[in-house]
Amino acid sequence: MAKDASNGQNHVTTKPPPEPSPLRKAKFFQANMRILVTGGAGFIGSHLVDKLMQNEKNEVIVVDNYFTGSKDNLSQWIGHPRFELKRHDITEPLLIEVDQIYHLACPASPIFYKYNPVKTIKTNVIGTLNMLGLAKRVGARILLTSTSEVYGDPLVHPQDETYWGNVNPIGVRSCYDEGKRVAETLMFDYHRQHGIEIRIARIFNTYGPRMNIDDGRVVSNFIAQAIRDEPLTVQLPGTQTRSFCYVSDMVDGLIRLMEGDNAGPINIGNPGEFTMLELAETVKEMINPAVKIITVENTPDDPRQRKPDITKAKELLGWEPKVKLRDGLPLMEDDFRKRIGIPRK
Ligand SMILES: NC(=O)c1ccc[n+]([C@@H]2O[C@H](COP(=O)([O-])OP(=O)(O)OC[C@H]3O[C@@H](n4cnc5c(N)ncnc54)[C@H](O)[C@@H]3O)[C@@H](O)[C@H]2O)c1
Ligand SMILES: O=C(O)[C@H]1O[C@H](OP(=O)(O)OP(=O)(O)OC[C@H]2O[C@@H](n3ccc(=O)[nH]c3=O)[C@H](O)[C@@H]2O)[C@H](O)[C@@H](O)[C@@H]1O
Repeated sequence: MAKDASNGQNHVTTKPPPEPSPLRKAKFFQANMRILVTGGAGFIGSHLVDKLMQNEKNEVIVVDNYFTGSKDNLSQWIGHPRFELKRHDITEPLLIEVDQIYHLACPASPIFYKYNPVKTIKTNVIGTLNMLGLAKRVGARILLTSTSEVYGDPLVHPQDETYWGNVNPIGVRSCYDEGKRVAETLMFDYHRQHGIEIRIARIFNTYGPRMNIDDGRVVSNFIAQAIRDEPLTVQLPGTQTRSFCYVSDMVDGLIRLMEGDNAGPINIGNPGEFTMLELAETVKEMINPAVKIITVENTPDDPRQRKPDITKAKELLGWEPKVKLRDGLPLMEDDFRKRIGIPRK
């Protein structure tokens, strides 16, 4: 039975999971683990695919609608015999035979999830329902990439998994944060009602190579601005904080969660906390000391502070992040310089 890391209450069930097809247990059936990654053409998804493909026993299937992701992120795997890429929108049902589902599909940058909020809600609710229906039919284990945004503008600091959050249900971010909260609810309801094996990761701000250059998230904005000699745009007040996790640490945490026996939710993030002004100063110092830092208007409901309590991840997954911000930024800078076409001076 999966254990529950949420808040000491027992939300998990002893109901047995649905049986996979009889062939999966047959002695001479090919033994590969068939893994579906929704949103696998995106930033975190493509790094996860890279890691999963390193294991020769894995067959990886990506479905993506390319709203914020790109085939370029997966170009090294296209044509590989253990890899399949399918253009598919998860708000439509998907019929496929798999053993595990990493469910990442959802625009993650505030600019993109607010662009078509109704679609964002559909992706989180109908998309997650579709993936849970698939998990139920084929007896697959499913992992949802939820978010620290379920804590909203948190009144508890740092945030642990027992905190229920402080979320505006009718704001411009609600399509995403309430959407993910419903997705978590659906995961637990399918678990209790149908015995589905679930895993929920609450991801905190993650950065690294392959983020969209004009993604709009703060680390990608500052790095692109510093490379292009443009002012770094700190949104007011600049004292708001975030904690940034390098993508290889994130992928390691997600795989440990999937392979372990805890349903979660479990925070996965780097507890190193920075104000946005500190982040801008760090990027300026490391990438372009000549660049200006300016302040600009913020957007509504921007969380004022965010830092994960990762006690559960340490205890239950044996996981903690290894890459410090100052070590991760140059790796991302290299990738951005290549794609923007401006080499180091
Ligand atoms: N990066 C972060 O800091 C962060 C933090 C918390 C949670 N997350 C979660 O992790 C996941 C991946 O985030 P990311 O940063 O890689 O974002 P991303 O935007 O790079 O990737 C999301 C992928 O999902 C695809 N997608 C979106 N809607 C879809 C739909 N309806 N059908 C099929 N594909 C669809 C996009 O095209 C893209 O390839 C998301 O679920 C996000 O909510 C990310
Ligand atoms: O970790 C999470 O759970 C969430 O984090 C981010 O949301 P957010 O923290 O708002 O991300 P950014 O858009 O990168 O903003 C971070 C901070 O930087 C500030 N910012 C952003 C952009 C910019 O140019 N300048 C700037 O100061 C914002 O005001 C905000 O305070 C992600 O985009 C979500 O997908 C994710 O779920």
